[in-house]
Amino acid sequence: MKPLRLGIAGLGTVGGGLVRLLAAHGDRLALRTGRPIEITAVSARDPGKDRGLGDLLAGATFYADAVALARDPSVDVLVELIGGETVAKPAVEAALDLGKPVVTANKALLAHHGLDLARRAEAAGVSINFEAAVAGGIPVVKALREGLAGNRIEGVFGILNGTSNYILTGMAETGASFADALGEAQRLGYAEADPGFDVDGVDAAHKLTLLASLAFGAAVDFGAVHVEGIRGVSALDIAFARELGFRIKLVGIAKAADGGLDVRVHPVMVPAGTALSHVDGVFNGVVVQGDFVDQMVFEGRGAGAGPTASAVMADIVDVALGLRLPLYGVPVASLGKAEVIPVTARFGASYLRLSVVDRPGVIADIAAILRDEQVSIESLLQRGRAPGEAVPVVIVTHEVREAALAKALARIGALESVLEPPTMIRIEEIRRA
Ligand SMILES: NC(=O)C1=CN([C@@H]2O[C@H](COP(=O)(O)OP(=O)(O)OC[C@H]3O[C@@H](n4cnc5c(N)ncnc54)[C@H](O)[C@@H]3O)[C@@H](O)[C@H]2O)C=CC1
Ligand SMILES: N[C@@H](CC=O)C(=O)O
Ligand code: NA
Repeated sequence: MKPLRLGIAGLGTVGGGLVRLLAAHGDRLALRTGRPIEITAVSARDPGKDRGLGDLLAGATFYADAVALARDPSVDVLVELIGGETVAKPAVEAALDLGKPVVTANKALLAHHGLDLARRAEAAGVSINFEAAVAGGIPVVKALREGLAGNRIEGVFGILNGTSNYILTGMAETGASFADALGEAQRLGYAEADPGFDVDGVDAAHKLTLLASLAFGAAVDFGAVHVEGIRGVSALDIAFARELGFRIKLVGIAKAADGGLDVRVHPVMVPAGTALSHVDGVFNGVVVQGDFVDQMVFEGRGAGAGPTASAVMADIVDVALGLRLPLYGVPVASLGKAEVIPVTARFGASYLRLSVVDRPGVIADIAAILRDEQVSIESLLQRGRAPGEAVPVVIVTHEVREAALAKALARIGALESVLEPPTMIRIEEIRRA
């Protein structure tokens, strides 16, 4: 049987992992697909670099230009593992325009250009597979595109960034500093080339955009997604969260709401003991709520060479088997409309932490503002005593419209007795609809 000939663009963490995986399991995979899978060409920035791959790429043609790699007639499928847009986009387009399927781990590219690339793929009659782009090794794209196809999806909730989860877990469990935990995540190959994408929530939002588009059969506009990262989460908040029975996680939420879609990424106080609260370290967790299947929970490593290569290979196997599915599960012409509602429309409880001067009357001023803006308090916690100095005050609100809370926080932040901008972390119970 004719081999499936891969052209791999990018030989970093994921590309290197893929080469090793194929070397380890090539024979098994050939039995599964009925045809050998071979690497015929590769593209990387530095041809001479020692990647610890021995002679695994000895027979492959080297290209300095990924577009030329995509166009090589001895390449049947482009495996794009470079990242970003500058080189990856023209290479993917070149492959699609020549009728070659593409496998990619590049969520940034798809979150911004997925619709256009889906159109090109459809026109060429080939697929773009992207299992590795969302939640690393967890087969969640496959779950939404195939396994859960019988359902109307009501919501998707996920810890979608391994690096930020690794940092938050390090801060909570070992008292690691943000900078040290990030450095370690980079060393382990979890972080993006620009780690700001990880810690500022952008990478999770890229992934959520793809998941939401798949789940709801509608192309979600990345620019409309509300995104906050974890830079503002302090060790103090993590300690208070634990005291109050929560864990702080960076969560992506996509659910049907008020005639639109509620799609947002931000730190969340997750009640301890619920689905995502125990997903720690580099692990990702995704909860999907379907109307017939009810709630499904997926958990696994969200980043790193091995898990990501595992997902890339699953896509390659699908190509070898001739499976051809539309990028978003349905053809572009059948995609629905997806109005993303603003986060100010959220109705929910929140955790607030204020740094206030320890003197009589301060709490009364804060309570008066909350009363004026109709924000009801569930509990209030003040620790320590430091007359005339700063003390933290923690407030848990009842469910409230976010626009009202934002107004209250702006007024509270302006009080002379409030020494820092208030911290607000949303509380979300990821429970059955
Ligand atoms: N590292 C991880 O755990 C995961 C990464 N991804 C995605 O996989 C992709 C690759 O990520 P990593 O392997 O981590 O990055 P990396 O930085 O380790 O590897 C990227 C490779 O592409 C090469 N490259 C850069 N410019 C190039 C060019 N013009 N032509 C050919 N090669 C070029 C670089 O030299 C580097 O070896 C990205 O889209 C990333 O978002 C997805 C899931 C997990
Ligand atoms: N940088 C990403 C890699 C996987 O997508 C992460 O940390 O999750
Ligand atoms: Na995946």
